[in-house]
Amino acid sequence: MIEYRNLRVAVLGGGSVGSQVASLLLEHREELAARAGAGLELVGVAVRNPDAARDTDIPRELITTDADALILGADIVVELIGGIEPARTLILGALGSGADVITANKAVLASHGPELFEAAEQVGAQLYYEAAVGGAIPIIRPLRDSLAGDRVKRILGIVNGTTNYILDRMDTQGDSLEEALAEATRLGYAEADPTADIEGYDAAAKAAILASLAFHTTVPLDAVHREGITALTRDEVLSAREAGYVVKLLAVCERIDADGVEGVSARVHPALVPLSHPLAAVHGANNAVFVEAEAAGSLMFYGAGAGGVPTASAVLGDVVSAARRHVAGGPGVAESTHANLPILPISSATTRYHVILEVADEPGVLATIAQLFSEHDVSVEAVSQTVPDGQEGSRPTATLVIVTHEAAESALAATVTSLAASPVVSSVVSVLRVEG
Ligand SMILES: NC(=O)c1ccc[n+]([C@@H]2O[C@H](COP(=O)([O-])OP(=O)(O)OC[C@H]3O[C@@H](n4cnc5c(N)ncnc54)[C@H](O)[C@@H]3O)[C@@H](O)[C@H]2O)c1
Ligand SMILES: N[C@@H](CCO)C(=O)O
Ligand code: NA
Repeated sequence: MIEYRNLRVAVLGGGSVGSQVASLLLEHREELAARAGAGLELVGVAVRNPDAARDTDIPRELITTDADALILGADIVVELIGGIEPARTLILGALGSGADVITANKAVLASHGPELFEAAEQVGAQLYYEAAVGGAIPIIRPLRDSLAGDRVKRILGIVNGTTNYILDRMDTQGDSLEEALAEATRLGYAEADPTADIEGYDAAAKAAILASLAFHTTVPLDAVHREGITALTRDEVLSAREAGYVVKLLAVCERIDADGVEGVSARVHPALVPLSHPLAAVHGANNAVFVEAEAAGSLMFYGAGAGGVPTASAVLGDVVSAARRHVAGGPGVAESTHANLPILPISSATTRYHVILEVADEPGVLATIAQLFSEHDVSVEAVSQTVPDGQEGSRPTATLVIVTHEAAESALAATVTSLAASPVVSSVVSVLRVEG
């Protein structure tokens, strides 16, 4: 039997992900040791309430409420508490003591990443975070390592399982947002506060992490434009389908040229994706990250983006990587932010738009509306009109669906303002971006 050096692993948090990580570390102990080249000894699981019900059986003697004491003497610390504090302080404490840290916590990375990476670099430790974006899907390593020799142009990501699950149920089963959210929470996909999911904060944190990695630039969370899914109606989802699209909450990270200045833009919002695009086939709580790179072309990374067991897979991959690094010796690899491109506001982005208007059904209306688009330099690609049957009252209305060619956000925003003020427009029913 091979004698391995022993590495002490401390797990902080015993919830959906932490309980699975602890159990898998115990269950696959020998196999993991053979892969890592070192024994991985689970020295404890720090929890808030030792008597809380858990998804797996963790031996009682491993459970503690003293996270600080557990960190002391650990070689590898796995942070699965979530949120900013005490996660941030515990991660800094662990790095300060020379431990490698593994986290699934996108919130703390997106808001305090530079501070945490700097703390790791100071002591030659490494911070691993594969589980923080796309759950089980390998996406951090591919961006960091496999694509390190290429130039990423754009990333379109479905990076929040809860909202994808909700939109999919609204689209395919006619659920309301509330019904679908309750089910996503029961299945362990949603954050402790699901506002983070449905208002796009979780996806924005992941967008900041992806954009930073892809463009070798620190992209702060507050530079990510964010819109959630709470204002979306079932009618918008259905009308998108009729027009050949599906509605997805997308994280769009791109390298853009604004008046000769190369910069980075990151935004999260609902968008229409053509049914023929690979992202349209991402159902349930699955995630997918579609990467467009100069030499590699288009790549798609797809799989389980949430759930305790799949996420534990990504965490354990990082544990094995950290153990191998300990065995090999030498300092960790610092984050690459050498490009430090300027971060451009959403007004610099360009995309296509799908606009639904309720208008007066009278001669000349179409010409007036076409004129408003053209005045703002927004070119129309397609228009369709439906007139409801059996209208009563003096002023009949029609519904116009307009799809534009690529246009600047600022130009579209000005067009919408003019449309809303126009006497021939009864209401601007919906404005959604079209991506992919
Ligand atoms: N659940 C998923 O599908 C998923 C997927 C990817 C990433 N993540 C991330 O993984 C992390 C953990 O998520 P989760 O779903 O397991 O959350 P969870 O709420 O199920 O578990 C968090 C646990 O931390 C414990 N905790 C809170 N404060 C603590 C403290 N001071 N000391 C010790 N323990 C404390 C809580 O009691 C709870 O058991 C989060 O950062 C989350 O964003 C989760
Ligand atoms: N709440 C998150 C968990 C995975 O990060 C989601 O729904 O995707
Ligand atoms: Na991942």
